[in-house]
Amino acid sequence: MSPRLVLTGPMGVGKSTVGQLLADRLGVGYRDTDDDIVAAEGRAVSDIFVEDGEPAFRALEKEAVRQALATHDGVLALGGGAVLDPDTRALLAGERVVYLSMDVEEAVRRTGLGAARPLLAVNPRKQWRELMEARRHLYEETAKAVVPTDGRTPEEVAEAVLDALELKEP
Ligand SMILES: Nc1ncnc2c1ncn2[C@@H]1O[C@H](COP(=O)(O)OP(=O)(O)OP(=O)(O)O)[C@@H](O)[C@H]1O
Ligand SMILES: O=C(O)C1=C[C@@H](O)[C@@H](O)[C@H](O)C1
Ligand SMILES: [Mg+2]
Repeated sequence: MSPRLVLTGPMGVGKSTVGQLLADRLGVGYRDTDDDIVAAEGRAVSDIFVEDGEPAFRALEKEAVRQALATHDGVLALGGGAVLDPDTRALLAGERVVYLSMDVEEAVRRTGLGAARPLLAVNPRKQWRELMEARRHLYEETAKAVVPTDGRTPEEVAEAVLDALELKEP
């Protein structure tokens, strides 16, 4: 079993919003590895970061992604940092992965200053730029298609994803 498509990209780019729309349009289920981790742990992502540290979260995430790729046949959204893991990147090589991208101003608008996103809690513009410098090439190398989301509605982004992968609705 393999997902119909996999969405990657930074925090707040719209993976959950667009992923749900795509799942509805394709008539399949939607799954999100952050949600899988929260459900299994019974704690928020931010609590796992604070209580156990980022490496512990990354270990949970690696396993959650492996499981989801093996058991989910709908639309799958990955946590923003999932592509940091080399084994996860190797698994993604066989998947229809779409990287949803945006610029920094759009990122600040969409994520705000919320403590729910621990990696952006302090000085979000600077944090976001640094994260993207470290990760942009990983998003790009794992993706079959890159879909910019700036200035597009979630519906327009979903349409662009279907076009990029040449997926047809049922
Ligand atoms: N194309 C869009 N245009 C404007 N706002 C959007 C768009 N897509 C998503 N949003 C808004 O941006 C915010 C973040 O979206 P969403 O939660 O879907 O992102 P995400 O990539 O799943 O984030 P996370 O990595 O934290 O799970 C939400 O408030 C959502 O309504
Ligand atoms: O970009 C990241 O490293 C993260 C993104 C979110 O989806 C969560 O997985 C968590 O907040 C870490
Ligand atoms: Mg999400």
